[in-house]
Amino acid sequence: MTFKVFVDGQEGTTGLRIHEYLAARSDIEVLKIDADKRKDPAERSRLLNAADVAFLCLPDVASREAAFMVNNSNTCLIDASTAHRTAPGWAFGLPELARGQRGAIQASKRIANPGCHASAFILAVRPLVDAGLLPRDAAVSATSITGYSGGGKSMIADYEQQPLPAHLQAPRPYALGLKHKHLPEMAAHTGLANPPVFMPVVSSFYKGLAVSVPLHLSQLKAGTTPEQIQAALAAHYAGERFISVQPLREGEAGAFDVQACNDTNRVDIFVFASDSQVLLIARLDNLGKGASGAAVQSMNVHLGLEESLGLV
Ligand SMILES: NC(=O)C1=CN([C@@H]2O[C@H](COP(=O)(O)OP(=O)(O)OC[C@H]3O[C@@H](n4cnc5c(N)ncnc54)[C@H](OP(=O)(O)O)[C@@H]3O)[C@@H](O)[C@H]2O)C=CC1
Ligand SMILES: CC(=O)N[C@@H](CCC(=O)OP(=O)(O)O)C(=O)O
Repeated sequence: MTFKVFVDGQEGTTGLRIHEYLAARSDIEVLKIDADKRKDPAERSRLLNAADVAFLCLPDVASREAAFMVNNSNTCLIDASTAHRTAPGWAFGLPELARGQRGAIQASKRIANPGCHASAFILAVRPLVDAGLLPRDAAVSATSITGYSGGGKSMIADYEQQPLPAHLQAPRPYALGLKHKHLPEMAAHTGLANPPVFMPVVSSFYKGLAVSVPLHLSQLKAGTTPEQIQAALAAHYAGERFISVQPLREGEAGAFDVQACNDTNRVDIFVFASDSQVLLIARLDNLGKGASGAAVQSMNVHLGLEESLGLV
Protein backbone atom coordinates (compact mmCIF):
# COMPACT_ATOMS: atom_id res chain seq x y z
CA MET A 1 0.00 0.00 0.00
CA THR A 2 1.28 3.49 -0.81
CA PHE A 3 0.23 6.73 0.82
CA LYS A 4 0.00 10.06 -1.00
CA VAL A 5 1.95 12.80 0.76
CA PHE A 6 2.09 16.51 -0.04
CA VAL A 7 4.54 18.97 1.51
CA ASP A 8 3.10 22.50 1.47
CA GLY A 9 6.23 24.64 1.66
CA GLN A 10 8.33 22.11 -0.22
CA GLU A 11 11.14 24.59 -0.98
CA GLY A 12 11.66 25.64 2.66
CA THR A 13 14.12 24.35 5.21
CA THR A 14 11.84 21.86 6.99
CA GLY A 15 10.06 20.93 3.76
CA LEU A 16 13.29 20.05 1.99
CA ARG A 17 14.43 17.95 4.95
CA ILE A 18 11.10 16.07 4.98
CA HIS A 19 11.58 15.35 1.28
CA GLU A 20 14.98 13.86 2.04
CA TYR A 21 13.38 11.53 4.58
CA LEU A 22 10.60 10.54 2.15
CA ALA A 23 12.85 10.05 -0.89
CA ALA A 24 14.07 6.72 0.44
CA ARG A 25 10.53 5.37 1.08
CA SER A 26 8.81 3.02 -1.36
CA ASP A 27 5.52 3.24 0.59
CA ILE A 28 5.14 6.97 -0.03
CA GLU A 29 4.12 8.75 -3.23
CA VAL A 30 5.11 12.40 -2.97
CA LEU A 31 2.70 14.83 -4.67
CA LYS A 32 4.80 17.68 -6.05
CA ILE A 33 3.55 21.17 -6.78
CA ASP A 34 4.93 23.03 -9.81
CA ALA A 35 7.53 25.55 -8.65
CA ASP A 36 5.62 28.48 -10.18
CA LYS A 37 2.38 27.43 -8.46
CA ARG A 38 3.67 26.71 -4.98
CA LYS A 39 1.83 29.73 -3.52
CA ASP A 40 -1.24 29.37 -5.75
CA PRO A 41 -4.20 28.74 -3.40
CA ALA A 42 -6.17 26.67 -5.92
CA GLU A 43 -3.28 24.33 -6.66
CA ARG A 44 -2.31 24.04 -3.00
CA SER A 45 -5.92 23.25 -2.15
CA ARG A 46 -6.11 20.58 -4.86
CA LEU A 47 -2.98 18.83 -3.60
CA LEU A 48 -3.86 19.20 0.09
CA ASN A 49 -7.17 17.48 -0.58
CA ALA A 50 -5.57 14.76 -2.72
CA ALA A 51 -3.10 13.79 0.01
CA ASP A 52 -3.47 11.17 2.71
CA VAL A 53 -0.95 13.17 4.74
CA ALA A 54 0.03 16.81 4.14
CA PHE A 55 2.92 18.43 5.97
CA LEU A 56 2.57 22.19 6.48
CA CYS A 57 6.07 23.65 6.39
CA LEU A 58 4.93 27.23 6.22
CA PRO A 59 4.75 30.46 8.19
CA ASP A 60 1.88 30.42 10.72
CA VAL A 61 -0.51 32.48 8.57
CA ALA A 62 -0.11 30.20 5.56
CA SER A 63 -0.56 27.13 7.80
CA ARG A 64 -3.86 28.47 9.09
CA GLU A 65 -4.95 29.11 5.49
CA ALA A 66 -3.98 25.57 4.50
CA ALA A 67 -6.01 24.11 7.37
CA PHE A 68 -9.07 25.98 6.06
CA MET A 69 -8.47 24.65 2.53
CA VAL A 70 -8.95 21.02 3.53
CA ASN A 71 -12.55 20.05 2.92
CA ASN A 72 -12.41 16.26 3.05
CA SER A 73 -12.26 13.91 6.02
CA ASN A 74 -9.31 11.82 4.80
CA THR A 75 -6.37 14.24 4.68
CA CYS A 76 -4.27 14.26 7.84
CA LEU A 77 -2.43 17.56 8.37
CA ILE A 78 0.88 17.61 10.21
CA ASP A 79 1.67 21.27 10.87
CA ALA A 80 5.31 22.20 11.53
CA SER A 81 4.41 25.80 12.36
CA THR A 82 3.46 27.36 15.69
CA ALA A 83 -0.15 27.92 14.59
CA HIS A 84 -1.93 24.97 16.22
CA ARG A 85 0.23 23.63 19.06
CA THR A 86 -2.22 24.46 21.80
CA ALA A 87 -5.31 24.60 19.59
CA PRO A 88 -8.35 22.48 20.46
CA GLY A 89 -8.83 19.55 18.10
CA TRP A 90 -5.11 19.24 17.32
CA ALA A 91 -3.02 16.39 18.77
CA PHE A 92 0.46 17.39 19.92
CA GLY A 93 2.91 15.43 17.75
CA LEU A 94 5.18 14.15 20.49
CA PRO A 95 4.52 10.40 20.87
CA GLU A 96 6.81 10.10 23.91
CA LEU A 97 4.98 12.85 25.84
CA ALA A 98 2.81 10.58 27.97
CA ARG A 99 0.88 7.36 27.88
CA GLY A 100 -1.98 7.75 25.42
CA GLN A 101 -0.21 10.25 23.17
CA ARG A 102 0.41 7.72 20.41
CA GLY A 103 -3.29 6.87 20.41
CA ALA A 104 -4.15 10.56 20.12
CA ILE A 105 -1.78 10.98 17.16
CA GLN A 106 -3.14 7.89 15.46
CA ALA A 107 -6.76 8.99 15.91
CA SER A 108 -6.43 12.66 14.91
CA LYS A 109 -6.45 14.12 11.40
CA ARG A 110 -4.87 17.28 12.81
CA ILE A 111 -1.40 16.96 14.32
CA ALA A 112 0.70 19.91 15.51
CA ASN A 113 4.42 19.27 15.40
CA PRO A 114 6.16 20.69 18.50
CA GLY A 115 8.61 23.61 18.27
CA CYS A 116 12.28 22.70 18.40
CA HIS A 117 13.09 24.45 21.71
CA ALA A 118 9.76 23.31 23.14
CA SER A 119 10.39 19.65 22.30
CA ALA A 120 13.63 19.63 24.26
CA PHE A 121 12.17 21.57 27.20
CA ILE A 122 9.01 19.50 27.44
CA LEU A 123 10.83 16.18 27.19
CA ALA A 124 13.19 17.19 30.03
CA VAL A 125 10.55 18.60 32.36
CA ARG A 126 7.29 16.70 31.85
CA PRO A 127 8.41 13.45 33.54
CA LEU A 128 9.43 15.36 36.67
CA VAL A 129 6.03 17.04 36.88
CA ASP A 130 4.24 13.75 36.24
CA ALA A 131 6.31 12.03 38.95
CA GLY A 132 5.44 14.76 41.47
CA LEU A 133 9.10 15.76 41.87
CA LEU A 134 8.73 19.22 40.31
CA PRO A 135 5.72 21.13 41.68
CA ARG A 136 3.37 22.50 39.01
CA ASP A 137 3.81 26.01 40.34
CA ALA A 138 7.64 25.86 40.24
CA ALA A 139 9.35 28.98 38.84
CA VAL A 140 11.53 27.51 36.11
CA SER A 141 13.95 29.06 33.64
CA ALA A 142 15.58 27.66 30.52
CA THR A 143 18.24 28.55 27.97
CA SER A 144 18.56 27.11 24.49
CA ILE A 145 21.63 27.12 22.27
CA THR A 146 20.59 26.61 18.66
CA GLY A 147 21.98 26.50 15.15
CA TYR A 148 20.84 29.10 12.64
CA SER A 149 18.78 26.77 10.41
CA GLY A 150 16.11 27.04 13.14
CA GLY A 151 15.36 30.48 11.71
CA GLY A 152 14.50 29.11 8.24
CA LYS A 153 15.61 30.43 4.86
CA SER A 154 16.04 34.06 5.85
CA MET A 155 18.27 33.33 8.85
CA ILE A 156 20.25 30.78 6.83
CA ALA A 157 20.87 33.47 4.21
CA ASP A 158 22.04 35.89 6.93
CA TYR A 159 24.49 33.36 8.37
CA GLU A 160 25.79 32.17 5.00
CA GLN A 161 26.89 35.63 3.83
CA GLN A 162 30.51 35.78 2.83
CA PRO A 163 32.27 37.29 4.65
CA LEU A 164 30.15 36.71 7.76
CA PRO A 165 29.43 40.10 9.40
CA ALA A 166 31.13 40.52 12.77
CA HIS A 167 27.87 40.72 14.73
CA LEU A 168 26.91 37.22 13.51
CA GLN A 169 30.21 35.66 14.47
CA ALA A 170 29.41 35.50 18.20
CA PRO A 171 26.43 33.79 19.90
CA ARG A 172 23.31 36.01 20.01
CA PRO A 173 20.66 35.80 22.76
CA TYR A 174 17.22 36.69 21.36
CA ALA A 175 13.52 36.71 22.29
CA LEU A 176 14.52 39.18 25.02
CA GLY A 177 10.96 40.44 25.28
CA LEU A 178 10.45 37.16 27.20
CA LYS A 179 7.56 36.22 24.92
CA HIS A 180 9.10 33.55 22.70
CA LYS A 181 6.43 31.85 20.60
CA HIS A 182 7.11 28.44 22.19
CA LEU A 183 6.12 29.55 25.73
CA PRO A 184 2.44 28.54 25.46
CA GLU A 185 3.24 24.98 24.39
CA MET A 186 6.03 24.74 27.00
CA ALA A 187 3.50 25.39 29.75
CA ALA A 188 0.57 23.51 28.23
CA HIS A 189 2.44 20.27 27.59
CA THR A 190 4.56 20.10 30.76
CA GLY A 191 1.71 20.81 33.14
CA LEU A 192 3.59 23.77 34.65
CA ALA A 193 1.32 26.57 35.76
CA ASN A 194 3.67 29.15 34.25
CA PRO A 195 6.02 29.06 31.27
CA PRO A 196 9.75 29.29 31.96
CA VAL A 197 11.80 32.45 31.74
CA PHE A 198 13.27 31.42 28.41
CA MET A 199 16.33 32.76 26.60
CA PRO A 200 17.33 31.16 23.31
CA VAL A 201 20.80 31.85 21.90
CA VAL A 202 21.51 31.43 18.19
CA SER A 203 25.02 30.97 16.89
CA SER A 204 27.01 30.47 13.71
CA PHE A 205 26.58 26.71 13.23
CA TYR A 206 23.95 25.17 10.93
CA LYS A 207 21.98 22.86 13.21
CA GLY A 208 21.88 21.25 16.63
CA LEU A 209 20.14 22.48 19.76
CA ALA A 210 20.42 22.02 23.51
CA VAL A 211 17.96 23.33 26.08
CA SER A 212 19.23 23.58 29.65
CA VAL A 213 17.00 23.85 32.71
CA PRO A 214 18.75 24.74 35.98
CA LEU A 215 17.04 23.64 39.19
CA HIS A 216 17.91 24.07 42.85
CA LEU A 217 17.07 20.87 44.71
CA SER A 218 15.18 23.14 47.11
CA GLN A 219 12.67 23.84 44.30
CA LEU A 220 11.79 20.16 44.11
CA LYS A 221 9.68 18.00 46.37
CA ALA A 222 11.39 17.86 49.79
CA GLY A 223 14.20 15.32 49.88
CA THR A 224 14.47 14.82 46.10
CA THR A 225 17.92 13.65 45.04
CA PRO A 226 19.65 13.91 41.64
CA GLU A 227 19.49 10.11 41.46
CA GLN A 228 15.68 10.24 41.73
CA ILE A 229 15.50 12.85 38.99
CA GLN A 230 17.59 10.73 36.62
CA ALA A 231 15.59 7.63 37.56
CA ALA A 232 12.25 9.38 36.91
CA LEU A 233 13.42 10.42 33.45
CA ALA A 234 14.80 6.96 32.68
CA ALA A 235 11.56 5.32 33.81
CA HIS A 236 9.38 7.69 31.77
CA TYR A 237 11.31 6.97 28.57
CA ALA A 238 12.07 3.26 29.15
CA GLY A 239 11.82 1.46 25.80
CA GLU A 240 11.66 4.68 23.77
CA ARG A 241 13.71 4.31 20.63
CA PHE A 242 14.42 8.02 20.16
CA ILE A 243 14.88 9.25 23.74
CA SER A 244 18.13 8.41 25.45
CA VAL A 245 18.39 9.27 29.15
CA GLN A 246 22.04 9.39 30.10
CA PRO A 247 23.56 8.19 33.40
CA LEU A 248 23.76 10.82 36.14
CA ARG A 249 26.73 13.15 35.64
CA GLU A 250 28.27 14.27 38.91
CA GLY A 251 31.47 16.27 39.06
CA GLU A 252 31.51 16.35 35.25
CA ALA A 253 34.46 18.18 33.70
CA GLY A 254 34.74 19.45 30.16
CA ALA A 255 32.32 21.05 27.72
CA PHE A 256 29.07 19.97 26.08
CA ASP A 257 28.65 19.10 22.40
CA VAL A 258 25.44 20.71 21.15
CA GLN A 259 25.70 19.04 17.72
CA ALA A 260 26.01 15.40 18.80
CA CYS A 261 22.41 14.45 17.85
CA ASN A 262 22.69 15.95 14.36
CA ASP A 263 21.39 13.82 11.49
CA THR A 264 19.38 11.70 13.91
CA ASN A 265 15.83 11.80 15.26
CA ARG A 266 17.25 11.30 18.76
CA VAL A 267 16.95 13.34 21.95
CA ASP A 268 19.65 12.86 24.57
CA ILE A 269 18.69 13.92 28.09
CA PHE A 270 21.36 14.62 30.72
CA VAL A 271 21.19 15.32 34.44
CA PHE A 272 24.27 17.15 35.73
CA ALA A 273 24.41 17.44 39.51
CA SER A 274 26.16 18.92 42.53
CA ASP A 275 25.15 18.61 46.20
CA SER A 276 22.39 21.18 45.96
CA GLN A 277 21.64 21.75 42.27
CA VAL A 278 20.85 19.94 39.06
CA LEU A 279 21.08 21.03 35.45
CA LEU A 280 18.89 19.19 32.93
CA ILE A 281 20.05 19.34 29.34
CA ALA A 282 18.09 17.97 26.39
CA ARG A 283 19.85 17.88 23.02
CA LEU A 284 18.41 17.31 19.55
CA ASP A 285 18.79 18.17 15.88
CA ASN A 286 16.40 21.08 15.27
CA LEU A 287 15.72 19.68 11.80
CA GLY A 288 15.48 16.10 13.15
CA LYS A 289 13.42 15.55 16.30
CA GLY A 290 13.03 19.35 16.42
CA ALA A 291 11.03 19.49 13.17
CA SER A 292 11.23 17.26 10.09
CA GLY A 293 12.14 13.96 11.77
CA ALA A 294 9.41 14.45 14.36
CA ALA A 295 6.90 15.17 11.60
CA VAL A 296 7.80 11.94 9.79
CA GLN A 297 7.62 10.02 13.09
CA SER A 298 4.10 11.38 13.71
CA MET A 299 3.11 10.41 10.17
CA ASN A 300 4.33 6.87 10.80
CA VAL A 301 2.35 6.69 14.04
CA HIS A 302 -0.76 8.14 12.41
CA LEU A 303 -0.66 5.68 9.53
CA GLY A 304 -0.05 2.72 11.84
CA LEU A 305 3.39 2.08 10.31
CA GLU A 306 6.60 1.11 12.11
CA GLU A 307 7.28 4.31 14.06
CA SER A 308 10.96 4.49 13.18
CA LEU A 309 10.52 3.83 9.45
CA GLY A 310 13.08 5.98 7.61
CA LEU A 311 14.45 7.49 10.82
CA VAL A 312 17.66 6.90 12.79
N1 LIG B 1 13.77 25.47 10.69
C1 LIG B 1 13.51 24.79 11.80
O1 LIG B 1 14.43 24.22 12.45
C2 LIG B 1 12.11 24.69 12.31
C3 LIG B 1 11.03 25.32 11.70
N2 LIG B 1 9.76 25.18 12.18
C4 LIG B 1 8.59 25.84 11.58
O2 LIG B 1 8.25 25.22 10.35
C5 LIG B 1 7.69 26.17 9.46
C6 LIG B 1 8.56 26.23 8.22
O3 LIG B 1 9.85 26.67 8.66
P1 LIG B 1 11.11 26.68 7.73
O4 LIG B 1 11.04 25.55 6.79
O5 LIG B 1 12.29 26.79 8.62
O6 LIG B 1 10.87 28.06 6.97
P2 LIG B 1 11.47 28.52 5.56
O7 LIG B 1 11.39 30.00 5.59
O8 LIG B 1 12.78 27.89 5.35
O9 LIG B 1 10.43 27.93 4.52
C7 LIG B 1 9.09 28.31 4.47
C8 LIG B 1 8.60 28.03 3.06
O10 LIG B 1 7.21 28.36 2.98
C9 LIG B 1 7.02 29.04 1.75
N3 LIG B 1 5.79 29.83 1.83
C10 LIG B 1 5.58 31.00 2.48
N4 LIG B 1 4.31 31.41 2.30
C11 LIG B 1 3.69 30.47 1.54
C12 LIG B 1 2.38 30.32 1.03
N5 LIG B 1 1.43 31.21 1.28
N6 LIG B 1 2.10 29.22 0.29
C13 LIG B 1 3.03 28.28 0.04
N7 LIG B 1 4.31 28.38 0.49
C14 LIG B 1 4.63 29.46 1.24
C15 LIG B 1 8.25 29.86 1.60
O11 LIG B 1 8.39 30.30 0.27
P3 LIG B 1 9.71 31.09 -0.26
O12 LIG B 1 10.69 30.00 -0.59
O13 LIG B 1 9.23 31.82 -1.42
O14 LIG B 1 10.16 31.95 0.88
C16 LIG B 1 9.33 28.87 2.02
O15 LIG B 1 9.75 28.05 0.97
C17 LIG B 1 7.68 27.52 10.19
O16 LIG B 1 6.40 27.73 10.74
C18 LIG B 1 8.75 27.32 11.26
O17 LIG B 1 8.52 28.17 12.32
C19 LIG B 1 9.53 24.34 13.25
C20 LIG B 1 10.55 23.70 13.90
C21 LIG B 1 11.94 23.89 13.52
C1 LIG C 1 17.04 30.01 15.55
C2 LIG C 1 15.58 30.34 15.53
O1 LIG C 1 15.19 31.45 15.22
N1 LIG C 1 14.76 29.38 15.85
C3 LIG C 1 13.31 29.54 15.88
C4 LIG C 1 12.62 28.30 16.32
C5 LIG C 1 12.37 27.29 15.27
C6 LIG C 1 11.12 26.51 15.58
O2 LIG C 1 10.96 25.60 16.33
O3 LIG C 1 10.13 27.05 14.99
P1 LIG C 1 8.60 27.16 15.13
O4 LIG C 1 8.14 27.31 16.47
O5 LIG C 1 8.32 28.34 14.33
O6 LIG C 1 8.04 25.98 14.53
C7 LIG C 1 12.89 30.59 16.89
O7 LIG C 1 13.42 30.58 18.01
O8 LIG C 1 11.94 31.30 16.61
